Amino acid sequence: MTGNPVDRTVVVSSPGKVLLAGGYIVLDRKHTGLVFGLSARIHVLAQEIPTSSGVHLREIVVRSPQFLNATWRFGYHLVANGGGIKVTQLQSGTPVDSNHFVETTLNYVLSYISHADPSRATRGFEPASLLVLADNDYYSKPQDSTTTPNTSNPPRFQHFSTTLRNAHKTGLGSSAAIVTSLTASLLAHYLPPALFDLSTPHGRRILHNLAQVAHCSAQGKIGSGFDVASAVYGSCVYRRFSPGLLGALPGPGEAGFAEALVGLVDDDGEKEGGKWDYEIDKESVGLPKGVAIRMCDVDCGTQTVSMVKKVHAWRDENPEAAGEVYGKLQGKVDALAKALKRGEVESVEKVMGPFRELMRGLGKKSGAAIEPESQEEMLDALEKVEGVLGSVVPGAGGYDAAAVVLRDDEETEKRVEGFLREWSKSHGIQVGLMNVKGETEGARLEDPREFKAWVAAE
Ligand SMILES: Nc1ncnc2c1ncn2[C@@H]1O[C@H](COP(=O)(O)OP(=O)(O)OP(=O)(O)O)[C@@H](O)[C@H]1O
Ligand SMILES: C[C@@](O)(CCOP(=O)(O)O)CC(=O)O
Repeated sequence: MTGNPVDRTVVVSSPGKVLLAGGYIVLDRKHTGLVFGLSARIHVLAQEIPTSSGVHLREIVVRSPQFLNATWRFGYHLVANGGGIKVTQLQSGTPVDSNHFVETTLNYVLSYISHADPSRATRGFEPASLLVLADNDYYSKPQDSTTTPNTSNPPRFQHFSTTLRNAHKTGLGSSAAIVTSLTASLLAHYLPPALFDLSTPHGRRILHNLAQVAHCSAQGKIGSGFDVASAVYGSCVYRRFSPGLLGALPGPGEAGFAEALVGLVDDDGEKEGGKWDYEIDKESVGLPKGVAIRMCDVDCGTQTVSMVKKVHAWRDENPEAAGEVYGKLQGKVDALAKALKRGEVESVEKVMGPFRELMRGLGKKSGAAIEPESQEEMLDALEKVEGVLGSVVPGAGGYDAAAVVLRDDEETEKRVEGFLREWSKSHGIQVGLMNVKGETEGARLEDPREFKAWVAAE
């Protein structure tokens, strides 16, 4: 056969998330959470590494050029007894920090592909290069930077002059977005469209299930999964999957891993007897014209795990009181989704205030700093700015970026920016309005030509 080899270069991007309402309660399948996708995306470009004839390279290279020392090279091999594909980070020259999320995702996705596509047994995997490009809002800008997000034009993918380990994340869900984009780009790069097509409901389901499993494994805990769900599906009302689903899966490299993984990922929850029981309700979510969700970065970040432990300890000791609070919080999730979807601006205002109060109450009872005093003070003042409909410390709360629901016009934006400038000055902190906005779309294919400049910059 003659002709050019098929160019399998693909780019997939996935959105960040903001859990506007439903933090903590969404960990329980009885309840749901209202999550919005964000315009800040993580893009992953996958392409083959060209090799000269006769040269056999077995390498997958992942690069994150916005950070120092962020090129990870992996060798890979097929493990006996159906253990799937195991990757090993290769070190040469300056030692590189490992990237647990990337390494784990490669183990899961390559193992999935090796079993889902029987032709891989003989063909193996061609070497590939994966380029990660994150929109700037995922990390606070470098301290010594003279640029501010709103007064100048930083490059589309800024260099953060730090290692990933030392980067200040803003809490937009970088790990879920990178795991989802990496998973989708590997699936689209290595599998024929008949086995994976992101534009179909079947393709999105495979992506969701596989990214969810890989992300849980990399996190070392089973969260609600709302972040991966919104990275794949975009804004939705989310009900989690039963955590027990993942319990029976062998770990990467263990006997029977690849087959069990494919069995679980391909399982169709819609069919009778299907295992996956998560619910993605996109119908109940919308952002009316004229209303926007924006984020305010306070450059801190929060340890979600210890907060969840405190809330759960309180819930377990006070089941009745907790049941009541959780029930009231669910009422706010439903009311907020409805008010936003219908564009009932007054109702948005009416729901968000009491919702914050309930979350603060949960924090006080459990000893978790869900809405720390400094955040409370700032949000109370911010809500008085004309055009601001409501605000909330989203997700688990703490010091992650706060979410603001506001009228989507220039005057309101200017007033909010002015307020935050003054607040920063008078309180000796750095708080600013991020460029990121709530949006509804999930993971999507991008045009690789748009990313040429960054590929060429290698
Ligand atoms: N641009 C990137 N390139 C490569 N890996 C990344 C990138 N951004 C994030 N990661 C991976 O994700 C990890 C961060 O995950 P972590 O769960 O701590 O943050 P997060 O998902 O942003 O948290 P949050 O849910 O609070 O927003 C990093 O340690 C790294 O492994
Ligand atoms: C507390 C929790 O419900 C939300 C955490 O949200 P975030 O990571 O703070 O955005 C945990 C979870 O749902 O996994």
